[in-house]
Amino acid sequence: GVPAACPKLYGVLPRPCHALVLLNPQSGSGRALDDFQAVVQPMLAEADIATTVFVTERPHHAHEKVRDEDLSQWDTLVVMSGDGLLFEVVNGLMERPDWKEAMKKPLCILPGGSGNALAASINYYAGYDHVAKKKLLTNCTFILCKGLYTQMDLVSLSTASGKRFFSFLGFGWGFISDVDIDSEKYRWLGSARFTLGTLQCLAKLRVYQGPPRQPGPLPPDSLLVPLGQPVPAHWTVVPEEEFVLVYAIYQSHLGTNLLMAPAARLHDGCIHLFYMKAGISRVTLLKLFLAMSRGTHLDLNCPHLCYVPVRAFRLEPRVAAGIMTVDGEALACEPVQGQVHARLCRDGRSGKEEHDCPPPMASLAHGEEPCI
Ligand SMILES: Nc1ncnc2c1ncn2[C@@H]1O[C@H](COP(=O)(O)OP(=O)(O)OP(=O)(O)O)[C@@H](O)[C@H]1O
Repeated sequence: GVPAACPKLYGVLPRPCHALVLLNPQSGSGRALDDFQAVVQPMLAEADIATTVFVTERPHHAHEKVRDEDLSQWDTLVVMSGDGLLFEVVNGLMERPDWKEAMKKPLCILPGGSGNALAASINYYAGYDHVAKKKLLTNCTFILCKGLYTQMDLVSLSTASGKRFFSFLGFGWGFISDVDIDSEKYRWLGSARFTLGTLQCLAKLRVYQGPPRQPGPLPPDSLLVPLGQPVPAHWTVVPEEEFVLVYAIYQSHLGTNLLMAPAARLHDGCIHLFYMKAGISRVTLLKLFLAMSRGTHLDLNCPHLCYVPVRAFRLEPRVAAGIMTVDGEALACEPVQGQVHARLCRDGRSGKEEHDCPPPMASLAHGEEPCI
């Protein structure tokens, strides 16, 4: 049942429940459909959750499906894939004229990809032990069976060329994004691809130049000015220097084995901004990444690694070099800014009450209506 201490934090799926499952058969090591049939379906059947499976045939297929779908027939949208397919689903829903209503539909992620950062984060928020692969899938399916769902922050990202994205996981530039994208060719390795990719990128460490960002507390609306204008005077500006990486993450995990922001929660109203200045040795960088598997990298007090929780940020690369990523998907390198659209802002609950409550016990999260 719903925890008595804070009943308003959770919604509950009806029973019987009808779920539309969007499944990418190519994600991760290509076993998503088999795993769904063998592991997920029997558990959902016992929980009285009926499923209709939509197998994606190409990129953008899920985006179009949820953009045009009559959502009233579904109690929840379940995404069985990596984070990339959920990114399509969130942005497809945001393209609908009725996006305010559409974004109230509970969303669920079941790990079928190679990164599975949101699934790993939800497993962590729920208080489960760190697990991967089939065990992570079983935990996330179990959370869906319980049927509790809660809200999630989204970050609105805009680029200098006029693109706009709604992001649930993170924005990155430099080292980590290189690993994410350069290692695509190793997707058959599953999550090991990130380990291999990290080692490869370490071998040819690149340095990026640019000035980023700012922190809060900031007013709940109009945090951003157009990218052509200077940031407001009260923003903190990190002077132009060379960066190895910039990563703005809003969930705890960057990958199944990367606990980058241990303090992050689904709706903490925060962007957890990390940046790493150039001059760091490869050995230290490797030590930081190894520590990140346990979430202890900040304890190393590395002077090159900076961490600031913020509500908005801007990144202005001096030259268009390197890969940028949004929720693991590649972007051309250009000036980008973003601000969090947090449930807490609208809800009026204090952060303290929020943290006094147990962490969400549901992988079902519906984003609040972002205040655009
Ligand atoms: N049938 C398909 N064939 C090829 N690509 C697809 C198909 N369906 C979806 N895609 C695309 O594949 C991309 C990656 O998918 P997804 O995120 O599910 O897997 P992944 O890359 O293994 O996982 P992760 O994001 O965790 O690394 C999605 O952005 C989507 O556009």
